[in-house]
Amino acid sequence: MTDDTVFDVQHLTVTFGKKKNARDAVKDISFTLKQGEILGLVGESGSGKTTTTRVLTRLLSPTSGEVKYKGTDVTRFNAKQREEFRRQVQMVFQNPFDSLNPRLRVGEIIAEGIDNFKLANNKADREKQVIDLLQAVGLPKNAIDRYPHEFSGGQRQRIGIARALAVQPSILCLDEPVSALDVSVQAQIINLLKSLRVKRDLTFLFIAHDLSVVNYISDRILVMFQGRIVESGPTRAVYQNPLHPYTQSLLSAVPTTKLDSPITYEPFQGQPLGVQGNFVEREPQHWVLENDI
Ligand SMILES: Nc1ncnc2c1ncn2[C@@H]1O[C@H](COP(=O)(O)OP(=O)(O)OP(=O)(O)O)[C@@H](O)[C@H]1O
Repeated sequence: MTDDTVFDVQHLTVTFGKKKNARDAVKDISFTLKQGEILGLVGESGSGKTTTTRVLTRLLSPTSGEVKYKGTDVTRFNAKQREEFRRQVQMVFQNPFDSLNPRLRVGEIIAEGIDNFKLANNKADREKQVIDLLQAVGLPKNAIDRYPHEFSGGQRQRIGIARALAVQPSILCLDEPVSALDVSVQAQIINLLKSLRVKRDLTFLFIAHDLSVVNYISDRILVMFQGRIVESGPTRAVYQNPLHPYTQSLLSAVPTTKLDSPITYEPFQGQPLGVQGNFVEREPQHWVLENDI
């Protein structure tokens, strides 16, 4: 592990259910997330993306394997490390309609984290921080006194992003952050995230079932299928030369238009043909089916 590794995941397995009903949602996956990178985690529904993220964010314990954050096992944090981790690693959720408290004004929603971590010196500083955050995500100052239902889906996702940024995190785990949005709005949010990453020196774990979104934003891609990582590598390599049949089938559902113009696509449905067997490492960054070598 090098110094710029923030997450180091080794042989992570997560099993739900007991005995006869036991089912591995995540099976023996290993990967790292480096400081400053955008790592795209892609796969169809049920492939284990959210479960992986829940372990990384300490919402779920591993059944076996290990997740280290900056060198320390996340299940062995002391109280101070837990608190600091809670601030540094923030989630942005898929559904901006469900994830914002409808009874709170936007200013209060954003300020919750500032209050929890005592990040404001006084009331005026707290308000200034909220206004700066609204501006950073492209919302007007007067949004502070309004309620979530007064905003569109894209604007609500901007509020969700501002709320995550309020605690000055270093890592955002974005779980399908644009999947619930109209395609015309997706590009705006992706572009906002890309610029925030640079301006605020952030690291992203970006989850999506859609390879076109991941292709547009990620430096590196992990492809998950049935709980395993079946392929990984730099975005361009995976996108231009997918080695695994599952990745190829995901790519066949990807639009050819760029995200800065309106996109339409047919999502991948069903099981890709020929995807079974053991997965083995072929190159440092690529896993393919054993019988494909
Ligand atoms: N708490 C749970 N109890 C039992 N099974 C679960 C639980 N959470 C997830 N699973 C199962 O684990 C598998 C992986 O689910 P997970 O949500 O991680 O996949 P995903 O790739 O994120 O899919 P989605 O995009 O639909 O969220 C699925 O079969 C799911 O039904």
